[in-house]
Amino acid sequence: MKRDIETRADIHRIVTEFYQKMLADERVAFLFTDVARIDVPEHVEKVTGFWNDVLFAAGDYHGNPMQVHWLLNGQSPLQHTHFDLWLQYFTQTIAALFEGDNAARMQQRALSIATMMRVKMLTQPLNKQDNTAR
Ligand code: HEM
Repeated sequence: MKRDIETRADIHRIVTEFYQKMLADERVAFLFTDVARIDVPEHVEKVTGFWNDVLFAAGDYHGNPMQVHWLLNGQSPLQHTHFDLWLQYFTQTIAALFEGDNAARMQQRALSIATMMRVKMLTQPLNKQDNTAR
């Protein structure tokens, strides 16, 4: 039986394997390598800190993910496929490695943040139109 997510090291393992999948898929990898030009180990640390904060209130992340993704979206518009792949790989990675309340919480938070982000990014032109119409 699988165990639950308990430590930062567990999260680090999930994030590492998740990025291996994302970076191996050219439909989404270019956003990291060509558009944002991330340093992979540094990025994995940052995202691990984010989830350590979400799951364990660790005070391990001080940033603004929504703003970071707005900037990214401005450079290269995010599409449904990108969100679908993100969720698919994230969900699969957690489920393959862990099981329990924290694993379930991580799945739920990933879905809710990704959904919120998707709605914001993909309805932006519509909102702009609405604003100019008023
Ligand atoms: C379409 C889906 C997504 C794509 C393509 C994507 C891509 C990226 C990229 C390229 C960066 C690096 C940006 C930079 O450093 O300039 C980034 C940062 C980050 N992403 Fe995402 N992302 C997606 C969804 C999400 C979701 C749903 C979450 C959280 C649940 C998330 C969490 C983060 C975090 C925490 C960072 C680091 C932010 C910081 O620098 O403080 N991402 N993402």
